[in-house]
Amino acid sequence: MSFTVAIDGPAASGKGTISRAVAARFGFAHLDTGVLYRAVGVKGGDPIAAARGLSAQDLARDDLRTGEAGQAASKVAAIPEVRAALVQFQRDFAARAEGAVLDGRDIGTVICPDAEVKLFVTASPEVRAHRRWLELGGDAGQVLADVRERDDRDMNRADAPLRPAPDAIVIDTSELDAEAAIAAACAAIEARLG
Ligand SMILES: Nc1ncnc2c1ncn2[C@@H]1O[C@H](COP(=O)(O)OP(=O)(O)OP(=O)(O)O)[C@@H](O)[C@H]1O
Ligand SMILES: Nc1ccn([C@@H]2O[C@H](COP(=O)(O)O)[C@@H](O)[C@H]2O)c(=O)n1
Repeated sequence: MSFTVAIDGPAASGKGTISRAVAARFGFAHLDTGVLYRAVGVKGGDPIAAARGLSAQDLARDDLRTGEAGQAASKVAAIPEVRAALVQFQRDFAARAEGAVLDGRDIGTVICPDAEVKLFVTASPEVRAHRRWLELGGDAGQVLADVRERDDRDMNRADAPLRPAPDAIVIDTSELDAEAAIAAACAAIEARLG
């Protein structure tokens, strides 16, 4: 029997940090679903064909974590056929026997609506932009503008917009360090595991 943890939230809210810690703590497999959209975004050409033909090599590129890749990802992620091409891979991953944690934008709402635990990890745009600036550097004002632009695109697209599932537990990390955010997530999972 599988056990799925769905973790959604906006860019740099701390989803990946929490997901990796949860995977290590409970022995779950982890899928960062943003990588799928980043790989489609940087591949170029027809994004629908890119999504349908995504390979392990595409997912292993070393240029997927850049700001440009994030922006490209959020543009192709608004195309319904791109999203549709990636659904089955994510659902197959979620069904892994050892349990799975998937992080993204639509995991609790579209990909795994029956997930045993759903978390929505958020933080203010200013806090998230500061974290991204610490990671990538560059002009701090531009990093904040990029965060806001990506939020706007992800929240307002017609297909699978970013929003908390009605039964998601919201973790606002604006004033939580990573350790406290991980502890809150683990407590929610432990409560469900019983
Ligand atoms: N609670 C926290 N307090 C301070 N820094 C944090 C916290 N959580 C994560 N970070 C740091 O913020 C940055 C972004 O975190 P992370 O990659 O986990 O976010 P994310 O939501 O997965 O981002 P993305 O959606 O863009 O992949 C990382 O450098 C991480 O170390
Ligand atoms: N389930 C998902 C995951 C990601 N996206 C889009 O990809 C962009 C990059 O995601 P990161 O988590 O790596 O920052 C993101 O801005 C979304 O547009 C998505 O739509 N659904």
